[in-house]
Amino acid sequence: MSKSQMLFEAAQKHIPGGVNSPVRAFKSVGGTPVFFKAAKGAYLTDEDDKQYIDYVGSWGPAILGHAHPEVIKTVQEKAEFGLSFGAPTAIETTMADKICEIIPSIEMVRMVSSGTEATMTAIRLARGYTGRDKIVKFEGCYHGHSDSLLVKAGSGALTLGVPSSPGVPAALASETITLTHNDADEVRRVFAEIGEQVACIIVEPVAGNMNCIPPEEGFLQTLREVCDESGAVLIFDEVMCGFRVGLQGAQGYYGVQPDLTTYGKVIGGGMPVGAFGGKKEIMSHIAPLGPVYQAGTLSGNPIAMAAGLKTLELISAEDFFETLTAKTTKLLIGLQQAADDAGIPFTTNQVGGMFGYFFSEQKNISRFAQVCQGDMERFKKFYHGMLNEGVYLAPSAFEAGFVSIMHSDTDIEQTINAAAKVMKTL
Ligand SMILES: N[C@H](C=O)CCC(=O)O
Repeated sequence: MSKSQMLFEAAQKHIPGGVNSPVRAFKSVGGTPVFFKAAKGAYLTDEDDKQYIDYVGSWGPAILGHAHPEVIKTVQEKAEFGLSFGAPTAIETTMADKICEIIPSIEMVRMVSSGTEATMTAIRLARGYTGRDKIVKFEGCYHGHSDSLLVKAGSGALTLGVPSSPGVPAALASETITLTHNDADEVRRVFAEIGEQVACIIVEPVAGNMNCIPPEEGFLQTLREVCDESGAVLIFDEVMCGFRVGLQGAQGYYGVQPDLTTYGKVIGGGMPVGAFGGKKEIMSHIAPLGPVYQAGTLSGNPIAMAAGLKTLELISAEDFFETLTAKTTKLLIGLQQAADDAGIPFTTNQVGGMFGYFFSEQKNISRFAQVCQGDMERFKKFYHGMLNEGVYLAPSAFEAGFVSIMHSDTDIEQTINAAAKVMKTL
């Protein structure tokens, strides 16, 4: 029995399902989740001392690779001064200034402790600001696990087959209108009918919770237009793609400015962090400036701010995103070649350092329905084959993959060689 098997058995006694977040449980790929004890650069080491090339990167934050020496040093130094104050600290202002300097659409920003908190509060703020209750989201997009947003959601909810969770009051769910992602015509039709009742549209501008799905040409622009016409607030959930597909995230990449943006992952440098920010006119409605309430004991935690600021500094280096994008492209060209050589129907998506792969006859996958049509049995076999070869990928066909700046050419070539071997067994 491996140590992971023993640890998983032990974990199930007091932790529901043995995990503290469902997508970790390997439910859709089967088998035992790997328990890790260390991470450095592009690698993970499991409890049995096996090393893996990692393309999960803690679900995105590890853009600099794991345990980057400068981030670790900053965290250690900051920790000497105390872990939490529950009172204002200078570094929170430094972080707010930094975000506003990098992201033109953000005039004010509030730090929280997770992406879920950020999106949940952005929704409340949009409702408070507009005085409207209905919200629009898209099937397959995941915006954390707050009640209003767990309706036809992606990520672990979809992986486990419960995209609309029990426990969400029907009355609340009925205020969430779920539309087809990337269908601009449907958005226009719905807004022509009820646009004036809608508080906000929330969208992952690059959807990373139903694999990796970029916006179709004009989709984000349509969202901007219908929000301008109806007075609804446009929220970009950039928890995953923010500071990942480019320094200015998806809004910089596609040139569409939202009213509010939510963040997490990269801005915490691996620590638990979230943020929401945007137009001053809207953000002024947040307490204590305005009446819309939001709070958090650990919000703006100094250690998390230090890790995040150091990460933002390092990813702001010239050519950082060009290099990250080139590494990701090299990986995907290699995977495609490996599949083609083995005669396996396969295609990939990429936006900057974020990627997806599909066992599918179709190309240019841009719709949720197409993702669901992928060959899930092949995905599972490929997943376990790669795991066996020492490559750690997301254990779900509904999650994006992430490359870090520490993935070397050798790591990527090793990954492609592993894929070539595994593809032949499918
Ligand atoms: N897609 C999720 C996060 O972005 C996966 C991580 C989790 O739910 O534990």
